[in-house]
Amino acid sequence: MLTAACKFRNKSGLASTTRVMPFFLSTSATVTPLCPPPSPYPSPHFRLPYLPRRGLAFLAAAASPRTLPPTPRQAMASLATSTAAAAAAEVTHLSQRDAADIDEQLMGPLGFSVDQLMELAGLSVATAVAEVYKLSEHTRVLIICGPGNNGGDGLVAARHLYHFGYKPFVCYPKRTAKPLYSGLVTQLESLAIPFVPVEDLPQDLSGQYDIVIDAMFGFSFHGAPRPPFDDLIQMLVSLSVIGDSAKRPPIVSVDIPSGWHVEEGDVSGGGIKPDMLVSLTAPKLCAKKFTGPHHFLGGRFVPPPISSKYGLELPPYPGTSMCVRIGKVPSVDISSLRENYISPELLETQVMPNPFDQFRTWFDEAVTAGLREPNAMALTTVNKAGKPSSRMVLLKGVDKQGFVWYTNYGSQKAHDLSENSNAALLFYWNEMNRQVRVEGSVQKVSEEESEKYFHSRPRGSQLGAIVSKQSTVISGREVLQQAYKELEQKYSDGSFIPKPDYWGGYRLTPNLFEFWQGQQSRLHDRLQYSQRELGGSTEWHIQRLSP
Ligand SMILES: NC(=O)C1=CN([C@@H]2O[C@H](COP(=O)(O)OP(=O)(O)OC[C@H]3O[C@@H](n4cnc5c(N)ncnc54)[C@H](OP(=O)(O)O)[C@@H]3O)[C@@H](O)[C@H]2O)[C@@H](O)CC1
Ligand SMILES: Cc1cc2nc3c(=O)[nH]c(=O)nc-3n(C[C@H](O)[C@H](O)[C@H](O)COP(=O)(O)O)c2cc1C
Ligand SMILES: Cc1ncc(COP(=O)(O)O)c(C=O)c1O
Ligand SMILES: [K+]
Repeated sequence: MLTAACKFRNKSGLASTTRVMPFFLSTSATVTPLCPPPSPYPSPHFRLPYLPRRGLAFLAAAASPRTLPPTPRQAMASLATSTAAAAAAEVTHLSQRDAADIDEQLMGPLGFSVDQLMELAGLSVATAVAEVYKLSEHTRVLIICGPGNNGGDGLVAARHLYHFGYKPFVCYPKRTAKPLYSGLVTQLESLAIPFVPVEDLPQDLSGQYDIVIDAMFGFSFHGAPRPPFDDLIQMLVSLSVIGDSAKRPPIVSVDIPSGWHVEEGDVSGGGIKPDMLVSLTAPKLCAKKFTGPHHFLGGRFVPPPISSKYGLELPPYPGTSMCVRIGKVPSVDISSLRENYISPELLETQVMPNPFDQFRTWFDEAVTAGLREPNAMALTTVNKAGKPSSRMVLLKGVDKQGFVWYTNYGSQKAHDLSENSNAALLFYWNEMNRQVRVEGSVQKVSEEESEKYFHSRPRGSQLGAIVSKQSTVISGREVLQQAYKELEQKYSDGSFIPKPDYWGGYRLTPNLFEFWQGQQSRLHDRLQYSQRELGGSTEWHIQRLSP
């Protein structure tokens, strides 16, 4: 399997992505339903008192980013989750003294070495940079390294950025003789990463670099910057006064914007104004004054003794990520969100003559690619007045007879289908640049088929189906929880849970399929299968549609 995914970012900062598909060898405030469905429910079981807490705890646990597997998509999802969490909870900010103390604790009684922490810090910086500044638009990275550990973080970040595909340049004017630092320099030299003397840097950095990383000073900075760092800091200050951030390289500060007071921040107001700050271990007090769009936390190594001793409130890291966004989320220019799809061609000569076989092939590929819920599909129904409505359902079976899903026979979709059996299904497999449209007519599956499926579901879902009068208005979540709890007790002996007659399956029998494969410049492949009568029998006929 080839799963290259190369992300692109546009000027406004967030989106444009080229996706190379993985491929294989082959509302309104009141929620009164617009069409109240006829009620098929027996009335008795829904008048129960209040039970608020339990379900909420369960939800919080389920939402924990730690539980999410580390696919890129899930990492994105969990990033969003932890961003929200981080914004909601107050993150601890450290004083200069506590930061230095923690340093000592980690490298003393807690058994870490400086090399280890520096490696993790530098990796965090590199991953945070790569998350925000995509390779396609930001290739050349200047890393300005100071004499201490902050500079060491910069050297490590330079190495990781190189391996991520960036082109790093390092300015390291005050080298430290210690083996740790000379080793880091040797490693960079072995990658042919250029070391740029201060005097060779252009006065205006914007023409030569796409990102500038400030790894001059961290939490041990004090006083006023001494040469040559005073000039280097001024260079970054001049860069940040170029108002249009699209016309200059963004500045990323490691742990502290260099020259800022570690606790008070940019006291004079004339200091560096970084676009991004990557705080390490925990943000220092000065980070409260950071107003740039991207604040990340890195240094995923804080052990519980440190957290408890210093009362650290830190956000959870998503999935396997080395960094987590904290602070406010920048607002997105929605119009700039855009993907460029790169996929193998989808040709008439390659697809299967029967659309069910073609569907099965693509479906199996989506499963093999590890997509989350490839069986999730949008179902569109239309009522007798011609009003359409869509929602997601889960495909629970497909064969030449059709596409099956299960739901509540009293729901809005059921009501629509009782008036108009025509419906459409839509699958979108984002990571594969693929979409499948299926249209046809819908019938209920047999009671026997529904019974069989119902009893294959987890008992909790069986009870959930009984409890939910789907698509009707309820006064609060507690209504569901109380009803559920009662049923749980009723069936606590493990006895058979009868399927309610208001729950069962539908099968859509297709008369049209369309297989869509995203391509560059919006010149997508679209192959439509429609039915034709030929010599008394029905055959599938393939036509290419313009994208
Ligand atoms: N858990 C952790 O703690 C982790 C910490 N990590 C990283 O370590 C950073 C702290 O590193 P650090 O202690 O080496 O100090 P740092 O800020 O790099 O600079 C000290 C150097 O700067 C010099 N200097 C000072 N003021 C100056 C001035 N005005 N003008 C000129 N020079 C000045 C000073 O010289 P001195 O004044 O002592 O002569 C010394 O040489 C921290 O922010 C984080 O990035 C991560 O690697 C891993 C986890
Ligand atoms: C990924 C996903 C899968 C879903 N699967 C089902 C399903 O299989 N059956 C179902 O009744 N509702 C399912 N739902 C909930 C429906 O989207 C919808 O909220 C519900 O069926 C009520 O729709 P209606 O009021 O239009 O009938 C799913 C929702 C999501 C997001
Ligand atoms: C209301 C509802 N019913 C049924 C289903 C399908 O669930 P299952 O896979 O347990 O049949 C879902 C899935 O999300 C759902 O939300
Ligand atoms: K710094």
